[in-house]
Amino acid sequence: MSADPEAPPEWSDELGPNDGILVMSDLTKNFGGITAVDELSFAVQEEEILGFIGPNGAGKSTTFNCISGIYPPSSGNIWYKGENVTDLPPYKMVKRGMARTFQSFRPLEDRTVLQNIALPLVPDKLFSLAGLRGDTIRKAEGVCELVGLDDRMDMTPDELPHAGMLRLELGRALATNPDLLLLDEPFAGLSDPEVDAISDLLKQLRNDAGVTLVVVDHNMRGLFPLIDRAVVIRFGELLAEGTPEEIRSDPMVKEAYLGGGA
Ligand SMILES: Nc1ncnc2c1ncn2[C@@H]1O[C@H](COP(=O)(O)OP(=O)(O)OP(=O)(O)O)[C@@H](O)[C@H]1O
Repeated sequence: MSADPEAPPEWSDELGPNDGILVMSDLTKNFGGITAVDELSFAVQEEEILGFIGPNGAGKSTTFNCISGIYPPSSGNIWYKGENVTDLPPYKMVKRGMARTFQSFRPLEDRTVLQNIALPLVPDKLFSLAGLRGDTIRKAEGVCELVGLDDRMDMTPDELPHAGMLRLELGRALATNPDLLLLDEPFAGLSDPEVDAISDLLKQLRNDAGVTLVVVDHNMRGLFPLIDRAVVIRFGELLAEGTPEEIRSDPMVKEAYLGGGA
């Protein structure tokens, strides 16, 4: 039977490929019997700084792992710059201009700060650092300067304080020249002044270089002044989205996540 031509069109709130630079639609990730991400849909707009928040175990890192190609989603779609990237592996996401940082830093301990930052600039075939060329070194020095490590380029990672390690992690991600950066708990373990300094750096990345940022963090004091908007999840599902002011005053968020203390 054909559809009634008089019937009003069915309203759909489904997100599509061009609703943002990064779009998720009904993203689901199961681990055995655990549903870590549950039909999650949201979009990230170009050059926005989006906070992606939720209590421990809400599914934030798993979402990042699906977006960056580390885990294949169980179902749903991910679009980046209008292209369906749902099942692409991490190196292909990096080639398309997406980078991420991890909660636990993973630098090469026997290499200097400069060499660690230069690594992503070197073609795979030339993985040995013996042959770093002038141009590569100049680019790596530029990234060191950008992340505030230009006075520590010859140190090894173990000589850096925690905030310096975070800057190195950021530098390694930025060396791939991303248009979008996923940051997993950048403020963890930082003092308030260090949080402010990293926030200034992140704002500079967006304002001067046009990098889109998605930031997961539990430090609301640091996060709320940084972000334009937040997406809140709980049990892998979307709980709320809005400006920091809207999120602060959302009764569901207060009760479910912020414990009324936001
Ligand atoms: N590789 C895995 N295998 C099995 N279960 C996993 C795996 N990774 C995550 N989970 C489970 O999925 C759920 C979501 O975890 P996830 O780490 O994504 O949450 P999160 O919001 O990032 O938490 P946190 O704020 O503590 O980092 C949890 O129940 C977790 O135990």
